Amino acid sequence: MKIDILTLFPEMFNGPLNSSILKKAQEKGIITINYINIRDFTTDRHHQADDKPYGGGAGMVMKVEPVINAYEAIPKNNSFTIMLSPQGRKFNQKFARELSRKEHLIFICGHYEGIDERVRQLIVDEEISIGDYVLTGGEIAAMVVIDAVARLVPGVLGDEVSAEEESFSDQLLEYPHYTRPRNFRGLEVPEVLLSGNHKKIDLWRKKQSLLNTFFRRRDLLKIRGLTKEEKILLWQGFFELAM
Ligand SMILES: c1cc(-c2cnc[nH]2)ccn1
Repeated sequence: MKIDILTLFPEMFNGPLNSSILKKAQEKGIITINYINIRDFTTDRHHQADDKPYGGGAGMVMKVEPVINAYEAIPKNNSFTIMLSPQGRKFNQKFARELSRKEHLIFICGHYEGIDERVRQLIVDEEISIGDYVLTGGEIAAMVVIDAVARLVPGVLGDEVSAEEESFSDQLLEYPHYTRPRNFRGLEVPEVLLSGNHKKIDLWRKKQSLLNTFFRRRDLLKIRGLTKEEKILLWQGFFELAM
């Protein structure tokens, strides 16, 4: 997967996208990430990337020309152009999976009060919101989307199963995880996880996921629904909690 990021602040991406899993994915050549500084495509001697809004009002608006010039300089092949904005389609795991199948993603990160509307009209395929709040710009939102999408690209995690097992796969929250020591300040690892009985362990994990989702995100259960077996498992979980 090729990712191009159009931004006025490329340095903001240094930490999150050049560490850990994403760093390894780039070293393996599974993902390439390019940072394009919009300011490099300004046309005036002051390198002006923003200007006062027509119609007056507070703040500045990102100019259309530098963004379009930067965009047109990017080699494209099956490209999909995303603008990060509070008005966008709400980002979730299902959307991340859809985007992880794209060959080439181009992210446009706005700043200031916003971006000239003609950017949207000319080059944006989809606007994405990561939540109902206003950030200082699109950069942090782009990092969230890139992190969630990149980890789903085959070969990035190296262990396809964990991408599937994570929260929101099968639309359930995760089960609790444990590792050594068996006892930490009196808190024991559940016996079933030490049993080596993988059928029992899988059943315990599914029950925990169902209970977790029921108590924390009942809305997800309402959307997803439950099979007869899952309902039985959930009721068993309630009963065990009540004991
Ligand atoms: C995506 C982008 C944004 C945002 C972009 N610029 C200011 N806020 C907020 C939420 N999700």
